[in-house]
Amino acid sequence: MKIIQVKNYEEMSSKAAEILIKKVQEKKNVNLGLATGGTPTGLYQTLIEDHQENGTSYKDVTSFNLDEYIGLEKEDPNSYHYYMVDSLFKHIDIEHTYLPNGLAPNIEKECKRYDQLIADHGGIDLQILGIGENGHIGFNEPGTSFNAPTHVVTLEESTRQANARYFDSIEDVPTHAITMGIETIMKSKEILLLISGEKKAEAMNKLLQGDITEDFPASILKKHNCVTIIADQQALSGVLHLQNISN
Ligand SMILES: O=P(O)(O)OC[C@H]1O[C@](O)(CO)[C@@H](O)[C@@H]1O
Repeated sequence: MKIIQVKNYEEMSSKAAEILIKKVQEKKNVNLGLATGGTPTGLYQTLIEDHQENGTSYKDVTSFNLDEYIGLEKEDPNSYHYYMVDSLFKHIDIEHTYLPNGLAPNIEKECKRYDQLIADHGGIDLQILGIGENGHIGFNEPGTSFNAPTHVVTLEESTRQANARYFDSIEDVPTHAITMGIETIMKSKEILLLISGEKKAEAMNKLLQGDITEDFPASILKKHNCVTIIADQQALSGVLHLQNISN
């Protein structure tokens, strides 16, 4: 894994935007994997500014999001559909965007459909990831099989607590979600993992120094041959001797 150390959240966001924009410019019809949560909002804001100032076009881009809550309407301000439209899609010229449908009548079928859709498009070229404090990627909670395709998850209490900040109350946070599986994520040709803030320092430490184990889902990324981590000083505050463990 290649690690790019940056000063803070702003630097992380602009470095990530630089990499993503280069990808969009280099490859026509590029397939991007996108994430939600607090981590990528600065990246999306930077993409919007670049689109307005430099005209980077997303007309030929197709995007696939990692996950979606089960039971929320697309128009619900807490759905990941809404988040993506509001934080990015409506501000740029992207036309082909996909997220799992958390209201599909047959959720199992929806999971299979989503993986097939990604495969039919030739797979994801660049997947953006954040990381949960417990090491989750997408909504793959600790204990998820590394071989899991897109599937339904029961959200951990700690994940619901962490995401409760977006809802009126913890009771409103859905208990289930659809997430791209670890297998789906690992099929991406390239992965860009963004890690910022002191709250993520322990996860960062475990990722770099710990074993590869299903108890810490992000640890599987060490087996991928093209992962770049952009981490800020606070996230790296618990990591010693970085140069010895960064490859
Ligand atoms: O970026 P945040 O808000 O810290 O969340 C971390 C991770 O948790 C999720 O929001 C899911 O809980 C992921 O989508 C995200 O990558």
